[in-house]
Amino acid sequence: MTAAVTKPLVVLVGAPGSGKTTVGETLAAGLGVAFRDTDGDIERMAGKPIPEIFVDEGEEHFRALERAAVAAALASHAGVLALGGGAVLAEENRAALIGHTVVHLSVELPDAVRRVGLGAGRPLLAINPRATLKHLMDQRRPLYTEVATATVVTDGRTPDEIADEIVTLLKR
Ligand SMILES: Nc1ncnc2c1ncn2[C@@H]1O[C@H](COP(=O)(O)OP(=O)(O)OP(=O)(O)O)[C@@H](O)[C@H]1O
Ligand SMILES: O=C(O)C1=C[C@@H](O)[C@@H](O)[C@H](O)C1
Ligand SMILES: [Mg+2]
Repeated sequence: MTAAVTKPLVVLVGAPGSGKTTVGETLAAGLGVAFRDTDGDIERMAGKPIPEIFVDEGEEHFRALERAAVAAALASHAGVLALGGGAVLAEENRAALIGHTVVHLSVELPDAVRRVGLGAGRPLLAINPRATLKHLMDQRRPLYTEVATATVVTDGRTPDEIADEIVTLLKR
């Protein structure tokens, strides 16, 4: 007998401000399933908020916690899973996403900048959020595309509209 495989119904990836957490919560509530966010898992694992992990231990340490959080969540969460904006940087995480339903929430710079504001709570955007976000998005766009099984445009749309489109995609 083979063991039952637990995997997320859908994994959300995208740039900071693409709405992974916001849309993920809306989508999970609509589907009546649990929502999980690897950023939240990392904070629980570390016992402190993400900006403090960056200050106290640095980004490398944060990325190691993130790889562990992604692997654990992919293996154990059956609902909607949001990954951190930089999770796709690790080859290990991109490989782990193969075989999963992965939706890339795409966002262009103007909406992303409006949504993240001055970057509060996002250590990588603490200085010059607009330029930093542009650089991150240019670097990561091919990686989001690589792991995604579908892309949903979020610019100028509400979280409800985006969640509805994902529900439609999942029924296919
Ligand atoms: N479609 C949308 N329209 C307008 N505002 C949005 C939309 N999606 C998210 N927001 C707002 O943008 C901000 C960032 O959203 P959210 O935290 O969900 O992004 P994220 O992709 O999870 O970012 P991060 O990678 O930093 O975790 C929040 O204030 C949220 O309310
Ligand atoms: O874009 C990034 O690299 C990050 C995004 C957030 O979700 C957090 O995972 C953290 O602030 C790093
Ligand atoms: Mg988030």
